Amino acid sequence: MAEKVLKGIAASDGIAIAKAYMLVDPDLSFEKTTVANVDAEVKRLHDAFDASKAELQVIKDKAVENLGEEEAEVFEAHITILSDPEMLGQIETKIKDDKVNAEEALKEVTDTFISMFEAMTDNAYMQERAGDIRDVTKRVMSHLLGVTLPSPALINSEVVVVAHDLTPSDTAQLDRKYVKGFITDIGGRTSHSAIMSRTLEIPAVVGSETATTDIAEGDTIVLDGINGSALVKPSDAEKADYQQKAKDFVEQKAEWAKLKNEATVSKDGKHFELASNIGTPDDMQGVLDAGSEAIGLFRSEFLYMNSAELPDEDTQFEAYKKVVEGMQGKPVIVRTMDIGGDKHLPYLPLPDEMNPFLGYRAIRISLDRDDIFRTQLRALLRASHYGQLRIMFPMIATLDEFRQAKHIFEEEKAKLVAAGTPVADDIKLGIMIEIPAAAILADQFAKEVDFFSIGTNDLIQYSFAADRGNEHVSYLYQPYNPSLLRLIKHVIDAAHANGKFTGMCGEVAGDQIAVPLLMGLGLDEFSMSATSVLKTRSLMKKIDTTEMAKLADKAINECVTNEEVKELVEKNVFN
Ligand SMILES: C=C(OP(=O)(O)O)C(=O)O
Ligand SMILES: [Mg+2]
Repeated sequence: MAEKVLKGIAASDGIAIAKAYMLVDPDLSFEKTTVANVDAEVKRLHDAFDASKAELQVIKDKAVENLGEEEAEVFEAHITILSDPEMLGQIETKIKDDKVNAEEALKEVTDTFISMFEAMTDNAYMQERAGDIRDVTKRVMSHLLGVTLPSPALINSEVVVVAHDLTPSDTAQLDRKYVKGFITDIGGRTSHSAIMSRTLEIPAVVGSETATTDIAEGDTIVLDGINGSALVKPSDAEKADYQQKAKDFVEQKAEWAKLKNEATVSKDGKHFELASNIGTPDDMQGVLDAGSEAIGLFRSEFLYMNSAELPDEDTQFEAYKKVVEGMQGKPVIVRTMDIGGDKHLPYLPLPDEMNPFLGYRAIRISLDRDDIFRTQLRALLRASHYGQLRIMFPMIATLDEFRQAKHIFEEEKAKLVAAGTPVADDIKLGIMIEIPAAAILADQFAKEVDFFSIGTNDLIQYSFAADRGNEHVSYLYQPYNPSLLRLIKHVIDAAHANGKFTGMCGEVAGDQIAVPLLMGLGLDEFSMSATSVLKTRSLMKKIDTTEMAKLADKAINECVTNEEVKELVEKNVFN
């Protein structure tokens, strides 16, 4: 029997068996002491600086090799800080004048630098430097205290990463060659690191609550991303059992792969558009490998997040063009920047907010900072010439917001056309339905927009008032609850009554229990992680839409709970 079994939220399919790599900061606390031998203390400081620099150089080289020059830039910045004689000199002086230990002198001096830079609230560059100094201080402190700081870029054998939380940028730095899976204490199925794990095809369990306390460095872990559990130090029999399950999973995937070039048609001959979600042009290969019929959501904010500064028009144009061209005439829906909530840009400091998910986010930022918005729209307009581009706006709550966004779009389009720049004339403009106010008013929106795309990750969060990243309220992630199904039906019907189409790009679009119901409700387009496309095509081919329309009607009008709907589908579709 395994020493421990952890339960969490299944975030990304697949099974991983490997040693644990603790991506957890060690205890860096220390006592302030008076030192008698000042020279020895200064030497200790210099040694810690030298060791940190040497370590960063290794990390940087490795990061260049595995992740690319751009991802490695941050380590170069850290080396530069450590090479600055000003900071080192001040710490040295403090040791000599105050006769304090190197740890205390380091802390006092770097705290001063950090507060000074952080106070420059109108200078994003300096604010970012404050973060760098904090990171560098941690590293030097770890050397003074003789403890090891985790360096994920240095991982060079197969591991399961164990962390309290992973930010989207932490996740982006994981090297798929070695990171076979990850498990976190916090997070939900639709938090952005979970979404990224699916794109990267890394099995993941989130929201386990105790992974970082129950697992130790080097423990063997069996991670089951299909059911959301992890075995710590499994027995040989358990390991063998999971090796078999992993093999079955690979075989199942090979079976689905045969459907790559088939059309997505239900048993009774109805076609549905089966699309993929992407974060960057690098995700295109997965989209093509899965035989996706469209890109239903390009989360363009990842272009901004993977950049050290606001990406300029040409950089964005190249990225959009690559994706649009790569799809060879198939539709590509690019969502304009959705920053805020759990997604941040170091160079665009956002106000401190009590409720970031209810705050300054997405279209709200774009309409406020129309300089950023116009640059993005121009890049998109220019890319529209190379394929079938559609644009949608995130977090629309009111018609007025859509009208303002559309007006800015029309202005930029007119300018480009006047300048003789080729621009497609049939760009569809849609909105994400992720705020209940917009869902309820869908009949009015449908007269003005070209399409809807339902973002269930946020629509569920806002309908149930339950933070999508908070594992303590994850029971309120109720994708089959009749209240949500009624909202979805209302949106689809409103679109159809006005000759428009409705897609879905939230995680529910690839949920195997929800898919049959959504087919019954007449959803036109399903967009999901590329890794779910073939599995969903396989399911859709077995479904009769007339039967499903009746089942959806029953779910909406006769069932009252999430569980009842789930059982109804299991009994009628999967028995
Ligand atoms: C697709 C969605 O957008 P995101 O997950 O990026 O917020 C959603 O909210 O469902
Ligand atoms: Mg959303």
